[in-house]
Amino acid sequence: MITFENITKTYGGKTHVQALKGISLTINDGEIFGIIGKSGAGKSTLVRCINMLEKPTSGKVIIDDKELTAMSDSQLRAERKNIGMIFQHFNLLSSRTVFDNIAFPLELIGASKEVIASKVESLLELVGLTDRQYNYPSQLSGGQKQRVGIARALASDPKILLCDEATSALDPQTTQSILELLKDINKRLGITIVIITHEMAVIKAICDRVAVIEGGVIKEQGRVIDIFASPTSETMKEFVKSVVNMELPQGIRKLGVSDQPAPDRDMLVRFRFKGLVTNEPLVVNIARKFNLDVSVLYGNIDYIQDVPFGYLIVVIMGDMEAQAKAFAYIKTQPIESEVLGYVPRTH
Ligand SMILES: Nc1ncnc2c1ncn2[C@@H]1O[C@H](COP(=O)(O)OP(=O)(O)OP(=O)(O)O)[C@@H](O)[C@H]1O
Repeated sequence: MITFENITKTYGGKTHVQALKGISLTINDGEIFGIIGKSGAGKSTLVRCINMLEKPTSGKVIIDDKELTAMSDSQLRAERKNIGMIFQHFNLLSSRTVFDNIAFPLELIGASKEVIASKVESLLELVGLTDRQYNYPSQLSGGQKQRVGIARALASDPKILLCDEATSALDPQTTQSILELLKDINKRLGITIVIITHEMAVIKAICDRVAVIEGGVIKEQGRVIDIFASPTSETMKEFVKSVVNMELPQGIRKLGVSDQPAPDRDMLVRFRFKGLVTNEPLVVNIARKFNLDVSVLYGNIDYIQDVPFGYLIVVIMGDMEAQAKAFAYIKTQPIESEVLGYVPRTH
């Protein structure tokens, strides 16, 4: 478990920048935790405080009951073997082959040739680069370079893998394949993965939990599925909007939506669901129970990893009082719902 206790980081020099302003956070063993934020929010500083590439100005970083912020340099060097890191621009050694890049951290700890050969071979297999082991980084695509970065980071059998914008330099398809590889590694090796990104699509694809950071402060955190269903902070709402559109479609807005019921208006209701989709019988029930017509106007279903997630906008047509009763009934059902307004009756 990684615990941040009230971490602050102020960069000195002429320009005094307080990059982190009291961060408290817990990252559980074996989870994929995402930290999202805009440029300058403090993401890189935060992730670098995990392996002490940046030393916090105050507060504690604790990993598995060991306080890294209280360690000597030599203790830290030993502890860093448990923490691998990959970078946006890969940081490979251009004069070394793929094999030798992956072998590098093992050479540094004085591993024997035999140990290096067998370890590198299995890592090459894990990242799917066995046939590229004699190539140099300049002969590889961006995705292949990042696979080398991942293999190198895993060479010392770390318990934690830090990913600092690891897919930001890659095209969407390559990004997807690298994210799948990270997920596979997380499952197979049980490694805790911490991902820094400015892209909500990355969070949506593989993270279990997410925290959003702005101006050096965590604005909101939680399970990805919950955050997508109902973000509370403005920052998170904006990020969610970038990948899931919950806005009322223009075609519906054009109908002339009023916030007041009227005898000649029908009720617009939005159902939100996460997990099992239960709206089908509900729609039929409302129509039967209250003698109303219910018509689906718009739906949007997405998947957050394997969990269906989305919304459905229906118009409930008929007697005004029956509409109100129907909505009172809907509210007793295990699905999130809201009245969006009332539109003029067209029939
Ligand atoms: N070495 C440094 N010296 C002085 N200020 C720094 C240093 N590193 C970062 N900062 C400042 O700290 C703040 C947070 O920077 P940080 O790199 O952590 O943000 P970020 O969210 O990772 O941004 P980006 O996505 O652009 O990398 C910024 O205002 C930045 O200018």
